[in-house]
Amino acid sequence: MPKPTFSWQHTIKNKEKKITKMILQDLVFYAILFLLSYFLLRTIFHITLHGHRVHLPPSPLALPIIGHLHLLDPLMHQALHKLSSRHGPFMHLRLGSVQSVVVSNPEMAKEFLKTHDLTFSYRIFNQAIDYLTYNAATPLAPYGSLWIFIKKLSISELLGSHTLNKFLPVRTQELHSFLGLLFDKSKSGESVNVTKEILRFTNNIISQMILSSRRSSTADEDEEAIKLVREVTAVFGEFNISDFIWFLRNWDLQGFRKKLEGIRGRYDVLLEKIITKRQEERKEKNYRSENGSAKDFLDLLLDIMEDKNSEMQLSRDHLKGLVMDYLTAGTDSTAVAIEWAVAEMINHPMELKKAREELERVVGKQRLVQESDVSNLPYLQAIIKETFRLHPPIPLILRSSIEECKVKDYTISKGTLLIVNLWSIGRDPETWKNPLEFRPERFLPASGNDQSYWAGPVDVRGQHYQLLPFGTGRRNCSGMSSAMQILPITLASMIQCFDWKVVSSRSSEVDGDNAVDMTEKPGITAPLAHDLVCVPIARFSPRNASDDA
Ligand code: HEM
Repeated sequence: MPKPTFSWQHTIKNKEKKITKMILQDLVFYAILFLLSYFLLRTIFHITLHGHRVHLPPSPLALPIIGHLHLLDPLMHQALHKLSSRHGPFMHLRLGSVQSVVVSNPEMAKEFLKTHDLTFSYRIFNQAIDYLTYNAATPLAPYGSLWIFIKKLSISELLGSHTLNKFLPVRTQELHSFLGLLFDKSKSGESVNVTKEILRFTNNIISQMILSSRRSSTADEDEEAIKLVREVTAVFGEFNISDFIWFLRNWDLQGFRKKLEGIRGRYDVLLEKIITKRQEERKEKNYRSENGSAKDFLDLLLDIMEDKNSEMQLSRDHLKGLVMDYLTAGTDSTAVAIEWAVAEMINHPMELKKAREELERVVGKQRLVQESDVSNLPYLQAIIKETFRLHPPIPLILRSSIEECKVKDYTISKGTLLIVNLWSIGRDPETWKNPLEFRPERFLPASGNDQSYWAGPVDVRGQHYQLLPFGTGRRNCSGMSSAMQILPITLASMIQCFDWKVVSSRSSEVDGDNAVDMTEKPGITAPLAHDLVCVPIARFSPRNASDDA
């Protein structure tokens, strides 16, 4: 017998159907309204305040509010590289509320960084840079009188050729103690965290240049200092939604602000200790005569801070920002470059062999390579250029425009974020033959045309837009000469003195081949994702040629 159906059940079901239909209709209506307003707003966005239509470079389809943010990932340079291979070497992206242009070939890099150098002479300001550099009281300050003062001071007193020559004995001594440590480990067959030791080495050099001493008095402080350098460069490159969506500016949805407070708090303890100690020493009567007559960079900064008639008034925050910035910049990028070069050497035994043959020809087998040998080692220099091409330690140059300008008939508005993707330029198939292969030969004059599409020598100092590891123009890297004194000699002596047995590399298949896993870690610098841990195998004693290597 069929079950009886109740008419009230039927009525309710019908009503439910009607309501669902109405809701669906509403949803469709609002979706259409939303899309229409979105496209309308998009069109309005393209019109400037002056009323003319703004012609923007090519761009992927943007989403409402977030624009193109969803297309990025933590390894920003790689995500942008993928996008530019689809949309071209000059691309417009809307990152939330921030208008940006992304440049990924030498021609466009030259257009922005040379032709429009002054227009793009501002740095970006995000919460991390602002907060960690004590409100940009550093070389990262906006282009203006403070920045000019700091740049001049740093070139005349810290990073110029006169000061760098003065610090040759310091560099040599630090290099010998770094190599000595590796040599001791090789004798006992122990592994070394090469990444950490390189960081300690570069940090010791820059600390001595700024503070006349290795920074830390205890091993724990030393460890903390190295950790902080890496944390700062990592957080500088971290994505913070509040920097991009204007109405989230005062929110801390990701706990980012908290993280910054933690890092700055710890750095502040170190900086306060250094500055207070120096101020106390300066009060002691015989400080200068006991410490020799030369003032170091910290003394100069303190002199300026204490001088009420100084051309520029520096506060204690300026001092802390400056010391922090030079310690961080002077430690990390150089260490990252050395680490990549060593990793490439381990992964390319043929090139390693050629570098050794060159060293033996030029330096012989009796002595350790010296800074003065570097100019006679073209293959070593080619290895460094090839490392910079594939692994620029700072993969993205970030600037911001101070006024509207026209580039290739496109209108670039004031405040646009410029991203020059050095990582992508190094892989540009229009510029480099076999761009993904590690071939130092492409930089040797004899085979230049065979390996690249340009003729003539290429250097790294900002004149050749296909290779800009230090940037270019008025905001190029202040520490370029310092880095180029440390990097070649360190790599040369590591090649001369040791072979390397790779102990830890993340994936097991590369372990067996004694190869380094070349995955990158996100951040403003792009180091190896996993610390390079190796057992050094001595082939030449760094202490003395007659030592028991
Ligand atoms: C291999 C090592 C290094 C590399 C690859 C490197 C790379 C860079 C790059 C790409 C920039 C941005 C340039 C631009 O916008 O055009 C920069 C800026 C800067 N670098 Fe370096 N750097 C290195 C070492 C150093 C060292 C050793 C120091 C200091 C001791 C230093 C201090 C700075 C400073 C202060 C700036 C900011 C300049 C400004 O905004 O005016 N760098 N660096």
